[in-house]
Amino acid sequence: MQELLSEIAKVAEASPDKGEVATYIPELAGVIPDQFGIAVAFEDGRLLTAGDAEVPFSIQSVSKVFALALALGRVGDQLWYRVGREPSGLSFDSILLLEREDGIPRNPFINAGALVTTDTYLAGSNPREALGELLGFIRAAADDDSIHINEKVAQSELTTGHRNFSLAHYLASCGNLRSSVDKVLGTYCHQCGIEMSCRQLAMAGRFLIESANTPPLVAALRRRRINAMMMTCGHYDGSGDFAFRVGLPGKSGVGGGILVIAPGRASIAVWSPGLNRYGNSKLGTEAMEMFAKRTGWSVFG
Ligand SMILES: NC(=O)CC[C@H](N)C(=O)O
Repeated sequence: MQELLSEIAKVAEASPDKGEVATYIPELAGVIPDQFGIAVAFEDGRLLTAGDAEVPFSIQSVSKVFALALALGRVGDQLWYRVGREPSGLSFDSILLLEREDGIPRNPFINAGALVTTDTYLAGSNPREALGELLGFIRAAADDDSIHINEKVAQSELTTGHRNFSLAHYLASCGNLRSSVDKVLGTYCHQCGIEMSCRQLAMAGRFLIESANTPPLVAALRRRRINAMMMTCGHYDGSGDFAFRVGLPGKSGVGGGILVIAPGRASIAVWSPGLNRYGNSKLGTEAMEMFAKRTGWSVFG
């Protein structure tokens, strides 16, 4: 396995087309595209890495997995009255379906749905407390208290995130936000600004593997359902393509990170900042395709 990871890192480093770094969040525009890391946290506690696996990156939408777990912990199945469970077939920041579907976003992993999830775990508390709870969840999952929010990235998105503000205002107009738009956006942008390395992210994802050795942060049924959401909606309008190529549940972020779960086996984090046309890591997707092919790991047997 170590040899495979090193080989995957070598192939990624040699790739002539590394994709395009996200520029709509100014703080992310300066990230050097020529970076690649991968980490595998096995259910038995072993951890293997290759490439830039210790370099912290902005997890962005990968945070939506942890936010979903936290929101479900707060309100359980009540969440599904406010957000759906279907892929949208549209880009992560699309507003198109919100009007047609009365302000109920398609799923918790597109931005509109994630704003509802954030509003849910924010509930009556203040953003500082809510973010403290989210960070507490992630730190416990990763067994690492050094995981933190990059304030510069959060502010950078907050001052330029007109699209997300418009989504939040639309949700509010439909009565699907409890806290103010400013509070929800402030919390959401800080959530997306959480920074982790591949090693830390792979560790944090262990609660989604089925194993007696990993942190029991969610019950079995919830773990399965979060994995199902990752499989069907984790890569936006590229979710079908990722399922076809990799065959494992995954969640991407525009920082170039992807968290992938091999149920019963391992939690895998891969990172390379250049994105493909869906806004998912280009080399990260290719690396996971190679990983799945070579290991034979797939939820489809
Ligand atoms: N796909 C993503 O990672 C999007 C997250 C980003 N913070 C946004 O809302 O635009």
